[in-house]
Amino acid sequence: MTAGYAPEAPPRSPFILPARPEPIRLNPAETALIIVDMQNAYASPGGYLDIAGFDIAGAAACISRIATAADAARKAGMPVLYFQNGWDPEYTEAGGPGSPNWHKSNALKTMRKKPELQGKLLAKGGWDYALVEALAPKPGDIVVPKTRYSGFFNTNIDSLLRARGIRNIVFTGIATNVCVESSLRDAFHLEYFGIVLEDATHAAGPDFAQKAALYNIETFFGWVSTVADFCGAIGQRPQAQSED
Ligand SMILES: C/C(=C/NC(N)=O)C(=O)O
Repeated sequence: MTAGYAPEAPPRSPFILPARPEPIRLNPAETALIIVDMQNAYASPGGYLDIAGFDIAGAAACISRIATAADAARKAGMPVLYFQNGWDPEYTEAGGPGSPNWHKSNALKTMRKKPELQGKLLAKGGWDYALVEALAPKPGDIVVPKTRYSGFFNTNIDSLLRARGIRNIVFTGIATNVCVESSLRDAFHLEYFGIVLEDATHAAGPDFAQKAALYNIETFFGWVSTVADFCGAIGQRPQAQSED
């Protein structure tokens, strides 16, 4: 059996999350955890990022830390939502040459270079688009499909969160510097308090991309914390390893 986090009494009242640039007070009833784009495309060998030449070595550790944070959030009664990025298999939703997405998406560029991949990368219904098995949604979780980097653009996420009284969003997922940061920035402009769990994220690009994204977030848009601090703050203590 793997190590996990055992529930103590879920906090009914606000708790203090250790974070940079300063600790942040969160009410669990007003806090959701979002898992950004944990699809084979971004986190599995042979997926889009890997094929396009990005280093995904950190993705495996990221998957298990997200699982830990999500379990802790569920046990504390916080909604867990997933973003899932991609387009219809004909790529109509991706936009044509009239869309900057057509020019900047490395998935679309990779497929133009390697036509044998057409219909495979980030195409709805395919393996690349699917969420990684280890992070399969649990009953009550919500999956929000999206077609651009920000999960707040052209989706129903804002309504879903507002209907549940959510004011604070804990972000995890890949990639820190693209879809995580884009979503957290848009959330900021919609008056949500955004926190990223840095060890439950991974960047697309060199290490400086991860550092720059976290710098931007902690300096301008939100707060940066860790999975252990999140689990500790919401009253989940590490569970002892057992052999069964
Ligand atoms: C590079 C990239 C990142 N996506 C993300 N989920 O952050 C892409 O979608 O092309």
